[in-house]
Amino acid sequence: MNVLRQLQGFFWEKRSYLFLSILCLAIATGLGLVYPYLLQVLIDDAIKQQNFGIVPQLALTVLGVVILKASMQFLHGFFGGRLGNFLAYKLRNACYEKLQFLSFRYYDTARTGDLMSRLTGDLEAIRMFIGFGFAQLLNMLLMVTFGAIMMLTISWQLTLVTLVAMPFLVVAALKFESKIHPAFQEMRLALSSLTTAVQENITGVRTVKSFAREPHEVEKFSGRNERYKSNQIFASGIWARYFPLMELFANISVVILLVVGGTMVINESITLGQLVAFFSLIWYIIGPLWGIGFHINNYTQSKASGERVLELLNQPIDVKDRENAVDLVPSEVKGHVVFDGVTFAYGNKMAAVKDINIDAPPGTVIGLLGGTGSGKSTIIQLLMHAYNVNQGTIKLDGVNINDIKVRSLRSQIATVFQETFLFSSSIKNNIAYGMKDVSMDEIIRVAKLAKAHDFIMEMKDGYDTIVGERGMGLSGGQKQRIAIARALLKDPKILILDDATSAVDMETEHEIQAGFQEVMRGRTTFIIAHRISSLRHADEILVLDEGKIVQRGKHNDLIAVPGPYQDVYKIQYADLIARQSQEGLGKAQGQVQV
Ligand SMILES: Nc1ncnc2c1ncn2[C@@H]1O[C@H](COP(=O)(O)OP(=O)(O)OP(=O)(O)O)[C@@H](O)[C@H]1O
Repeated sequence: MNVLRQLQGFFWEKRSYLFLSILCLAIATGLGLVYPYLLQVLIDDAIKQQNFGIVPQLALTVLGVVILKASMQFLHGFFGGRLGNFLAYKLRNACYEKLQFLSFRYYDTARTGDLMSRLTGDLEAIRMFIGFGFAQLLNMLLMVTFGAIMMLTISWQLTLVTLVAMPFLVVAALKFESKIHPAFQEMRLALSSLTTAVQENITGVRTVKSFAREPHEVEKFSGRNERYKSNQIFASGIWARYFPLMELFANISVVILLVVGGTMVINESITLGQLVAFFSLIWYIIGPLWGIGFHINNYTQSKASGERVLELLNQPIDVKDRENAVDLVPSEVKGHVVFDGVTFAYGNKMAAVKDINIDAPPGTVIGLLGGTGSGKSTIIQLLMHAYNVNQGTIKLDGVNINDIKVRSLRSQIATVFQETFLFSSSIKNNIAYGMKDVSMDEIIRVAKLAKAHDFIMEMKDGYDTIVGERGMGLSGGQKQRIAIARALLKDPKILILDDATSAVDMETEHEIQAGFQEVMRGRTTFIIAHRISSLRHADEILVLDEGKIVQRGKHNDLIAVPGPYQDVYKIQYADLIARQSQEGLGKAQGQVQV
């Protein structure tokens, strides 16, 4: 019920729909009980008494009841539907909004498929339960109670006798539900693994084909398909066993009723009309009892769905604005970045970066070099305040970034990631992502700077070309150039190039960097690169190893001293060094210019 109470906040403003939906259903149920009574009147007062004059009146009453009942059922559906959809709409928006603000830490462990199913399947289950299931559960109780009361008013002896088989029916219905529920869950899991196989296969089609794994993929799918099929057969087996059983118990009640009730009619302790009314009432009760397991199950499933959705909504956000956090005034931001003794670990893993000290005055270029997992990206993530540091401080223009509003801080930073994400929209919109009122001239200017203009113009629709999901249809280098244009358009005070030119060829890298020289002017730039050629102009290069800065300095100084930088340099420039020494240029290795 706690779940319901928490969900209440999302539909309470439309609670009138809930009450009206329940009320209409209760009236429809109540009207249903009028039929048996009318039957009784027809038999006892009209047919037996040969009083056919009341038949038209009875027929009109039946017609009126039918119309009223249908209207009530329509209104129940109408209000329930409105309520459910309103709730689902609010929850969907709330979940999506939450997903936008959840911190990186959450996404480190979250699974896309799981989040998608919370926003779709779970939300649908909640919508159905709050919209209809809840009213129907209440209605079931009402039907059984009203029906039993009416039966008792006709004959308590007959009620007791015919209800003998009911507990068996209830037990069978509950048992059926307890069997079919896990079978359905198994089926859902099997279906989800089936769809995952399809999804992964389509997404990873290049990998599958390049490894010639098509037969393996077919086999994998067929195995999962087999599992789904067996689950379905198993579920239909349960269905086939329990439904006849439940019908048997229901019919036993009817048989008892006919024997005992028939005798009572012969003995004249009840009238024939009462027996017929009783007969239809029995079915009135059997229906809901039959579905008792379904309703209980529906409730537990929706409760579980509610818990999953609420768990997402109640997720704490570890990086959020402090109470007194300030907004940066863009025109006043200079871009002076200082890391002072920063140490950080992801969760309870070993520290990813240790005691990092950086002083990057406005407009300087800081290069980060280091092997895989040495902590380069972590430094950048911390600068963006994606995580809270464990020790030390990061300052922008002398203000601790923890005291700056996250959005305001990030609005001053533009990042070009190693992997570019493009939205399925036009190239123009992708470049202008996150920016308002950008002119076409501006977009073209930055595209030219990023050396993207020419290939964009070669496309059929130029800047209006729609790039597919994840930028399909563009090469890695082209995607990256669009990302560079996007970053340039933001006109940030801090520019981060996270291996930004890794996907372009040497020549293009050179061209882009020439463009960068201009755009980096006046901006504090952090460049993560594996190629020394990308870093040689940096004001300071930091060489990282296992989260620590092991060397720092300018390119020319670093190549002059033995150390990791010189090692990388020798590997990357082996050809040039060999050529130069062959040509007898006589320069010492450490002084070779690149
Ligand atoms: N989201 C994360 N959750 C947990 N651990 C992480 C996460 N991201 C990075 N790490 C760990 O932190 C350490 C530093 O990783 P980081 O990504 O900063 O390295 P990097 O130098 O950028 O590597 P690369 O050049 O391969 O991108 C590694 O040991 C890595 O396993």
